[in-house]
Amino acid sequence: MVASLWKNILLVRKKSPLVHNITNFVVMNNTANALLAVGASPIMAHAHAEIDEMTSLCASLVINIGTLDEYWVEAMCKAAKKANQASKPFILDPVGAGATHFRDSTLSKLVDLKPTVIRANASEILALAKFNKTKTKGVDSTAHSSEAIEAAKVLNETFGAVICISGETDIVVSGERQIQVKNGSPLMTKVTGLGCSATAIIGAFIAVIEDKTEAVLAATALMAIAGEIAAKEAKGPGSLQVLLLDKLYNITEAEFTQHCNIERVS
Ligand SMILES: Nc1ncnc2c1ncn2[C@@H]1O[C@H](COP(=O)(O)OP(=O)(O)O)[C@@H](O)[C@H]1O
Ligand SMILES: Cc1ncsc1CCOP(=O)(O)O
Ligand SMILES: [Mg+2]
Repeated sequence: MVASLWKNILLVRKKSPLVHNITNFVVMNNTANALLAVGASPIMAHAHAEIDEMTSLCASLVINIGTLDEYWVEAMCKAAKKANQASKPFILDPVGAGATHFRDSTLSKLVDLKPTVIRANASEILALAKFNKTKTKGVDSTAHSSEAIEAAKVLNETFGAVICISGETDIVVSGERQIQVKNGSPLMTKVTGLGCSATAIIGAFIAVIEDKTEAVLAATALMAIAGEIAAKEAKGPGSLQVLLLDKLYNITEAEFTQHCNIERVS
């Protein structure tokens, strides 16, 4: 399995897909840099006047609701519809799901537009599946990814999307398949936008890899393993950010293989 994941990483570097991002103001720079580091090509665009052309031009679409407003929501829905028409994959990051009614009503519209993949932390997955009993904290998770597996299965069955729950263990849920990636570092939660970067990287992988579950798994493993290696050298969140970008760019097959800690649960 590790060898085929590595092949996928090389394929992204070789094909360098153009990824259309409608994402939040906090992470635009981090995610564009993360996409470049893995070998993809980012473009951030949300103007209504160019959505149709941009979605047609790009190999995949990433929608992230981190700093949404009405104009952006319209852009997101327009882009998702165009992606569906053009049979382009579309990835959803439901940042802050459950925090406000505006986020939740926007997410209802977006999930109905059939995202190919949904990647989020456990609190967001629980909120999206309406499993949460209390209000979420905001953009950070208050739950372990294992607590959101049932919610992820419901989302997968209802909307057909491959689900990736991130956290200490990243869990990919796709039909009967459940695969766990036990890499990463707790220091990664101290840098804003690493979940958003993981989502954007999934956007790059899904653009060039036919098997959707493999694509999500390879992207998720790359992010977590690069983060784990970078965190060993980092002195804190600031240096982690820089070292992670470098590791996404220069990770070798030996490093990837040595660190890869993936378990297929079903
Ligand atoms: N406690 C942890 N231990 C190891 N890796 C983690 C931990 N929490 C998050 N990560 C890693 O950080 C990245 C972002 O995940 P996460 O923090 O859950 O997303 P978000 O920023 O959307 O809340 C993922 O690659 C994940 O593997
Ligand atoms: C802090 C913040 N506020 C709105 S979007 C955002 C970034 C969230 O990024 P991530 O979920 O990747 O940590
Ligand atoms: Mg997030």
